[in-house]
Amino acid sequence: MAAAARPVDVMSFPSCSSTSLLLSHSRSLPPATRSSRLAPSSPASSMRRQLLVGAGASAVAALAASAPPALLQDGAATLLTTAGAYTLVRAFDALTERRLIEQNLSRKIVHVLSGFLFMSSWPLFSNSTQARFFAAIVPLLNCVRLLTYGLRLSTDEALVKSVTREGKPEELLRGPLYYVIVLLIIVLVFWRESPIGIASLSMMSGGDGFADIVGRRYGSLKLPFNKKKSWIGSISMFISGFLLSTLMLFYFSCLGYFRVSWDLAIGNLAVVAFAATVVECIPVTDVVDDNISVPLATMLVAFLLFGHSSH
Ligand SMILES: Nc1ccn([C@@H]2O[C@H](COP(=O)(O)OP(=O)(O)OP(=O)(O)O)[C@@H](O)[C@H]2O)c(=O)n1
Ligand SMILES: C/C(=C\CO)CCC[C@H](C)CCC[C@H](C)CCCC(C)C
Repeated sequence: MAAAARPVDVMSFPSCSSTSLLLSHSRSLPPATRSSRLAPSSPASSMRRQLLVGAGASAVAALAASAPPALLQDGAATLLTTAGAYTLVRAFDALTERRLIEQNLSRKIVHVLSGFLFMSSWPLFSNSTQARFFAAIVPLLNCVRLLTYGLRLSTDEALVKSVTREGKPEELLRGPLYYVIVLLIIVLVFWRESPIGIASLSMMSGGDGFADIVGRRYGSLKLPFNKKKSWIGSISMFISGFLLSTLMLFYFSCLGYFRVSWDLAIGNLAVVAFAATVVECIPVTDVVDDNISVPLATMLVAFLLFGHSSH
């Protein structure tokens, strides 16, 4: 039986005092060191610049000293996770650009890693009530990003190349946008205290992602009722979705976010994974995108099985 459910602050960022210490350290650098990083200038303007830098650092230090640790922690976690999302897309753009990975595989690996890494980052956020809203900023920013480039209000070749099938910006407004909206909903509605959100995100990212990766390559034996899908793809979805759901449930229960009765949970997760796999392979996904139908089906079945009881 996992530890009693008590949120655990798994990571505390430097306290305000050490943050201000870091900032005050930069003020204590000898003027020559600081000014050598700037273009050569007259003594007067160099003095003005040093005063401005000092004043800015003091303002930041004062702000940091007054902000509660949880706010600092959530702000830092949001920045870190946002940077992680940007880096992930850029990395797969570079791989695709160099033809080290084909576009469809790049898209699906980003599909799998985005959900998994985002979920894994949740313990970086504090245990305060505002934490989930900070975490929600990350998918929200990516919603805005996908809308901006999908509507051609601006261009981002890297994003288009790493997350679309055919390299058309308007593709961003379908699968990727639905995916990120689902992430936003899961964070706001379920967060890290419920296996329902964890299972839904696992089935959408890990399950559906591997169904495509494996099915597209080895799926010669098609399903009798859906020639676009294969047995190996569906089996891969069930196995990968079940394993990722179990792994993430173990991860969050070990960190103390909820208790899990594993004798019940394993069976429940298997039923949830089976239901999501059935939904994914029936032709309904021609009408409703997998990134909507799979998490919705998972949420419904997981709610019926896990409900609000101890898990
Ligand atoms: N159960 C499954 C699921 C997918 N596939 C393979 O993976 C491809 C893409 O699967 P799908 O989930 O339909 O991907 P889409 O959602 O259409 O693609 P995307 O997510 O990129 O929009 C299918 O054509 C098929 O070759 C499979 O064989 N069996
Ligand atoms: C290709 C995708 C779906 C199509 O089936 C996934 C699109 C992913 C988005 C472009 C980026 C989403 C980033 C997440 C909101 C946060 C990830 C953070 C993590 C630390 C990398």
